[in-house]
Amino acid sequence: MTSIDLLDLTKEYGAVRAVDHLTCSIAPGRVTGFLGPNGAGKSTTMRLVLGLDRPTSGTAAVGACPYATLDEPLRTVGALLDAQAASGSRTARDHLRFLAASNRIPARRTDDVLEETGLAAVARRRIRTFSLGMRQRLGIAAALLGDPPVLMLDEPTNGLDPEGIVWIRELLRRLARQGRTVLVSSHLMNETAAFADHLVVLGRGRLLADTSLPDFIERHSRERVRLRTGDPVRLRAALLRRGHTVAEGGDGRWLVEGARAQDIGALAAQEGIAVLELTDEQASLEEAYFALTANQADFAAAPPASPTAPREV
Ligand SMILES: Nc1ncnc2c1ncn2[C@@H]1O[C@H](COP(=O)(O)OP(=O)(O)OP(=O)(O)O)[C@@H](O)[C@H]1O
Repeated sequence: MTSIDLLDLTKEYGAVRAVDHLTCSIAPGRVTGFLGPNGAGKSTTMRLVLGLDRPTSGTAAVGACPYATLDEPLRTVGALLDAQAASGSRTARDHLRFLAASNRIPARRTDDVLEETGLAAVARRRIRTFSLGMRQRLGIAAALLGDPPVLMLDEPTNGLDPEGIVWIRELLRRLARQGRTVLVSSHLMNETAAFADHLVVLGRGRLLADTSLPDFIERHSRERVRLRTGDPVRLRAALLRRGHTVAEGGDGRWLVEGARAQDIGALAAQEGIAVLELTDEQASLEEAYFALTANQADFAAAPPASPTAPREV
């Protein structure tokens, strides 16, 4: 089993500390979502793991070895950093064959990964004719070429159509089930919630969270109850009397912040008020992420007003 181990990893570019004393382990057998605002240090961390940049201090290792000491690196780590990097004048097949030959990977793997990534039909087309989504698939094909135990993918869903997004979600989960270490950066929270088991979150180069997805959501969100009642006037008055904050949740439903369904249910029963619907509402990964990273973005615009944001009543 091969993990990625970062120990006190630091990278400075002049006055900018892109990665700041980062210590964590990316474990095998699960998909780890790598999150953080723009400029948080995700790509730099991946580059340091791949030996494309040298750390200012600390270490990055794959299976206890620095990347630079790996004999056949593509057989240990498959990475997608920049899908635009492949040479446009080659065909997809030639590009992969060249990579295979230079890493002593059997040529037949080329056809396997072309098939796996849905590119078999366009394998003889020049890469410069490829759309962004096709280039992403080709980058993923290259990452899979050496059948590596570790995969690191920077924004792999970039440019993929809805079918491609479902495909990559299933691919990532399958790779993790096979016992591989899968690290995936993304800015798409719904997507990350759909494929990640675990999260590592950076803010200004520092580790903000290293925890399972359900744990992360629970830890960084408040309890909230969604309800619908046949007697809104009396229930609202009863809730306000007990100090609850009540907000409209749309569709005639209300949200009660900082409360649990069992307590609100008991209160309604005491007051003899009919409740038509009552649920503990799970926060989304996006809400939990914004709660954690609110002050961590160097380049943040004002957060957009959510169409579903509750309005106090
Ligand atoms: N080669 C470089 N020279 C100078 N500064 C750099 C270099 N590479 C990255 N940085 C700086 O390091 C910081 C971290 O950048 P990085 O690209 O790692 O962040 P990121 O989390 O991947 O961001 P994004 O989500 O926007 O891709 C940023 O402030 C960036 O400007």
